[in-house]
Amino acid sequence: MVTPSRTYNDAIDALNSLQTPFAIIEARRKAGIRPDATSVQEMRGYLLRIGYSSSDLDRLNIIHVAGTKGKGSTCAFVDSILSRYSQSTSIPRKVGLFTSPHLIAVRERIRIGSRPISEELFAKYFFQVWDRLESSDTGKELVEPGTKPIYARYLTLMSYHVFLSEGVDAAVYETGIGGEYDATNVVERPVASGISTLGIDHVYVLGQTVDKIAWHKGGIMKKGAPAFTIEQVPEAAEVLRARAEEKGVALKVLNVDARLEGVNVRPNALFQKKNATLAIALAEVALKKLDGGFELDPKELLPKEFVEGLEQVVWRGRCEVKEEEGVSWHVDGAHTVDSLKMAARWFAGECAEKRGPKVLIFNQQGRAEAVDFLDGLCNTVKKGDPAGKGFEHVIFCTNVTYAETGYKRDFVNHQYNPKDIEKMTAQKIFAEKWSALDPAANVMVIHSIEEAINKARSLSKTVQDRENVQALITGSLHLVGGALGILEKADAL
Ligand SMILES: Nc1ncnc2c1ncn2[C@@H]1O[C@H](COP(=O)(O)OP(=O)(O)OP(=O)(O)O)[C@@H](O)[C@H]1O
Ligand SMILES: [Mg+2]
Ligand SMILES: [Mg+2]
Repeated sequence: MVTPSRTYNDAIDALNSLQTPFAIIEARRKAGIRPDATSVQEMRGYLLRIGYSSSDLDRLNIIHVAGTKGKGSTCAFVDSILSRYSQSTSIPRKVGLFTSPHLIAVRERIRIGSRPISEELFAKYFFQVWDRLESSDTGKELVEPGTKPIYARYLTLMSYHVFLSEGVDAAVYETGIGGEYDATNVVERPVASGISTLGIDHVYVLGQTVDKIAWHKGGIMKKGAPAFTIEQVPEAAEVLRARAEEKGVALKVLNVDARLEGVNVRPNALFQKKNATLAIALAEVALKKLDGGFELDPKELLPKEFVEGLEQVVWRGRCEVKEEEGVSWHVDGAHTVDSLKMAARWFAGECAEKRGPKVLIFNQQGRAEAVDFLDGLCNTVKKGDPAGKGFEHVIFCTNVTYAETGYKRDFVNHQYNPKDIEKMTAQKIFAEKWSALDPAANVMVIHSIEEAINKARSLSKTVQDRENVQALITGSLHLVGGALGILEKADAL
C-alpha cells in the first residue's frame, strides 16, 4: 500500500537521489572509467535480489531495440501495432513499453497498454523494489548488499518487476546507452532485436567513431533471436555484420518496406519510414511467436492492426506542432547533429506553408560538443526558405522549468555542473557561436524555459496581420518536455 510518506513525489525524490552527482561523473571521466561487462553482472545481481532470475524475463517476450536515433520511435510503433493486435485478438494479453528518457514525467518510461502507469502504481512498485533491495542479500556474489542501482538502471530493474507483476506478455525495450553494457541487456532470450539508425552520440561512453558505437549497439543481438536493422553508413553496417556473425545471429538488413506506400506515417520522412520498417519486422516476429498462425504476406497490404498502429501512434515531443494565438510552436526533442538537421528540415518544410518570423528556442545541457549542432540547424533552416531567411530571433535558455520555482521534480538533474547553469555558461557559448553564424539574428540568453516561451509570445505582438511567430523548440528532450508542460499549463500526460 502507498502510505502518505510513500507517494509518487516521494518515489521521484528517492529516485533523484540515485543520480550520479556531477563531481563523480567528472572524476570518472578524468580517470577514463567506462561501463564494462560488470554493469550487466550487477543488473543480474539486482534482479536476483528483487526475486527474479533472468529466465523469469522470458515470460515478457522482450523485443529489444538499440540505435543512436529512432529507438524510441521504433519501440512506440511496435507497441502501437501489438496493442492494436491485442485489441482484436487478445494476443498478447498485455503489452509493456519501456523507453527513455522521459518527456514530461518519469512514469512515462514504463507503460502498459501504451499508457504510462499511474502515479499510485509507480509509487507502489518503486518502493517494493526499494525495500527488497534493502532487506535481501541474494545475489551478493554479483553485487554488494545494501546498494542500489543508479537512476536509469533502477528504472530498468523496476520495469521488470512492474511488467512481471502486472502479467505483461509482450514487452518492448529501448536501450538506455549503447547496448552491450546497457542495463536492458540483462535479457538473455529476447524474441527479436532491432537496431535503428546509427550515428554519433554519447561519445564519452561509447567511443568517438561510428564503428565503435556500432560495436556497442550490436551487443543486444542474441543467438536464437532474429535481428533486424535498416540501411546504415558503411562503417556501421560492417561492424554490425561482424558482430552478428560472431554471435551466430542472422541479421537482416531491411530496405524501406514497400507496404508502407499509402500508410500515413508521420512525419512523412524517410527516417520515420525506416523506423516503421524496423517496427513491422519486429512486431511480425513477436506475433509469430505469440500467435502461432500469424504470418505477414510480403506481397499483400499490411493488416489493419499494423496500419492503424503505425498511423495512430502517439510519440510526443517529436515533430509536434501546437497552434496558439500569435505563435505556432514546433517542438522536437532532437539532440544529435543528424537528428537536428532532420528536425530543421521538418521545421523549414512546415514554415514553407506559413507566414511569420522564425524564432528558435534551443538548449543542450552538459555536452560541450553541442555547440557544433548549431551550424547544421542554422544552415538547414536558411536553405529550406525560398528567400534564404533564417531565424530572426534566437533564444538560448537552460532546462530550468520555471522562472520562480525552478525545476519540476521530474526534471531535477544532479548530473550537470550547477555553476554552469547558474552562470548560463553553455548558453553564452551558443549565443556567441550563433552571432558568428548569422550576424543578422537577434540572439538572446534567457534563464528558464518559462521565460523563453514568454519572450517568444511577446514577439508575436510585433508581427503583421495574418502572421504568426513560427517557433522551433529543440536541442534537448528536457527542454521540450518542460516546454510542453508549460504550453499545456498542466501535466501534459
Ligand atoms: N531513424 C532516424 N534517423 C535520424 N533521426 C531520427 C530517426 N528517428 C528519429 N529521429 C529524430 O530523432 C528524434 C528523437 O527520436 P527518438 O525518440 O525515436 O530517438 P531515440 O533513439 O529514442 O533518442 P534518445 O537518444 O532521445 O533516446 C526525433 O524527433 C527525430 O527528429
Ligand atoms: Mg540517446
Ligand atoms: Mg529514446
